[in-house]
Amino acid sequence: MAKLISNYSDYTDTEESAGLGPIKIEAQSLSKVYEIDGKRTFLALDNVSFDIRQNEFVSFVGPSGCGKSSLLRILAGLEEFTSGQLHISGKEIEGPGADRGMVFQSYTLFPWLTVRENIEFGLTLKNVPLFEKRRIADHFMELVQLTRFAKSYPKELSGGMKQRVAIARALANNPEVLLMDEPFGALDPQTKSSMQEMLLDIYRKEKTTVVFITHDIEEAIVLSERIYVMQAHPGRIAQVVQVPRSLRSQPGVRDTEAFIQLKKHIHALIGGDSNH
Ligand SMILES: Nc1ncnc2c1ncn2[C@@H]1O[C@H](COP(=O)(O)OP(=O)(O)OP(=O)(O)O)[C@@H](O)[C@H]1O
Repeated sequence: MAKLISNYSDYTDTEESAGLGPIKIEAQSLSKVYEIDGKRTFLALDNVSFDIRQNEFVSFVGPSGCGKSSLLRILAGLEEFTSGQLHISGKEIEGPGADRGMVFQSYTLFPWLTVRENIEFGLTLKNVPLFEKRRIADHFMELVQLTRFAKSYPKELSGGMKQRVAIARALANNPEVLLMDEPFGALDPQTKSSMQEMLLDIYRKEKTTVVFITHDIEEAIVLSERIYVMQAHPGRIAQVVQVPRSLRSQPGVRDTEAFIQLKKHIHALIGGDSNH
């Protein structure tokens, strides 16, 4: 378990990489420059390169302002990048697409729709036949343990439950990639921890590719196969860290020496400017 403490980035293990498919997302030398007031410019992402394999759970962790959200918005096709190359399934991104599902930190449910209707929303737009729509919604409501709340409205749900609906809604559209921007950032620690467990369970069952943005180092470690550690000013990747399977979401793992060491390692890479 502790064999990689000296150098996480060199860690390779055939068992660790088993089950992963070909490269799904590939970014080469991505940069993002924002124009401010039409005069000044701001370099938010500087020469960022990474790859994410099919069925892989990858996190980007870094301090506020390192460009995490910009990067995710670029992947979602909601933001253009300034230079570099970005391919998903070998194709250039041309705006948002059904191949990518998004879950944001802020709750984005439709308040006038029930849990079931929220989850079915994308399927309704696609004119999926009623029987099929019900079957898919039933499956994902069960997966996020909200079957009992099918007829509830968002205002009747806790923050964690709303995010479970948002995850179910994203997955119901059968995306190839799930893009998550600090989805548990607004939740209390206990709810956050149980949401992380649930997400891992869903990830394992649905075998989806997940890109997860967080500034919480512990969260990145328990969830991810690999972590791209970012630094700010300008936003760039400091190192990619392979997380040993033994550190991912095991009961009590956060108190182990190996976990604490990896956390310190990432914290030092970030430059100690993180909230954790
Ligand atoms: N539309 C914009 N116009 C100008 N600057 C922007 C714009 N969006 C983001 N920025 C700047 O780019 C940098 C990166 O922002 P981004 O939101 O991607 O970072 P982040 O790592 O997600 O931060 P946080 O964790 O605080 O959300 C920040 O300095 C931010 O002020």
